[in-house]
Amino acid sequence: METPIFLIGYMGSGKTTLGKKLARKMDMPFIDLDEYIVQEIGMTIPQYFQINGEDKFRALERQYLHQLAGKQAIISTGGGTPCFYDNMAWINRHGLSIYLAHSPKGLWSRLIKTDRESRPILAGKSPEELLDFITEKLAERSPYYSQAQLSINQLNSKIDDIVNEIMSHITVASR
Ligand SMILES: Nc1ncnc2c1ncn2[C@@H]1O[C@H](COP(=O)(O)OP(=O)(O)O)[C@@H](O)[C@H]1O
Ligand SMILES: O=C(O)C1=C[C@@H](OP(=O)(O)O)[C@@H](O)[C@H](O)C1
Ligand SMILES: [Mg+2]
Repeated sequence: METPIFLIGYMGSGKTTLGKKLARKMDMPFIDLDEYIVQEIGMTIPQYFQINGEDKFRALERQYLHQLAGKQAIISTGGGTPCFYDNMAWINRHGLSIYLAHSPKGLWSRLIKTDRESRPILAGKSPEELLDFITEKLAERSPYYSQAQLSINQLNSKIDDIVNEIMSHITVASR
């Protein structure tokens, strides 16, 4: 692929996990937008949210997204990246966008097992609050995610199966 491949989707949809595996299998560089921002600003995402708030984070996220133009890499975005500014249109102009779709319950069952403090938007919620929050926010964000050029419905697939499915689509798209 001559352009970046952007993985998009809600928190817990597997962008970081699948992105790393996909990049390894496709022998392409891997960039995680969140990790890139953390390296550049020298603090964690929760620290940045606490000091500067979400609006400033979104401006920063857009700025670093734009630095990825022209990179021939697998790029895992943050869950909110496509949903602010004109980021989704920008992503579609600059690369192939792939939406990792999953149900609210499926996302919840993954996120409940992770360290939620590392995702400031989810921090401090009870399990019940978390499911309601994911359901509501996913509905709000879906109009952005659904603009992706390719959607992968995950159902209960294993990580390796999803990676193979994405690869089969990418091969077709690049022909
Ligand atoms: N297909 C999958 N099946 C089971 N667990 C998964 C799958 N994809 C991701 N996970 C797990 O879900 C959690 C969130 O994954 P992550 O890649 O960080 O998501 P994102 O970057 O989209 O927020 C991690 O604990 C990861 O191991
Ligand atoms: O959905 C969001 O608004 C966010 C998702 C996070 O990335 P992941 O989707 O990789 O967790 C990270 O960018 C930040 O905590 C905000
Ligand atoms: Mg991630």
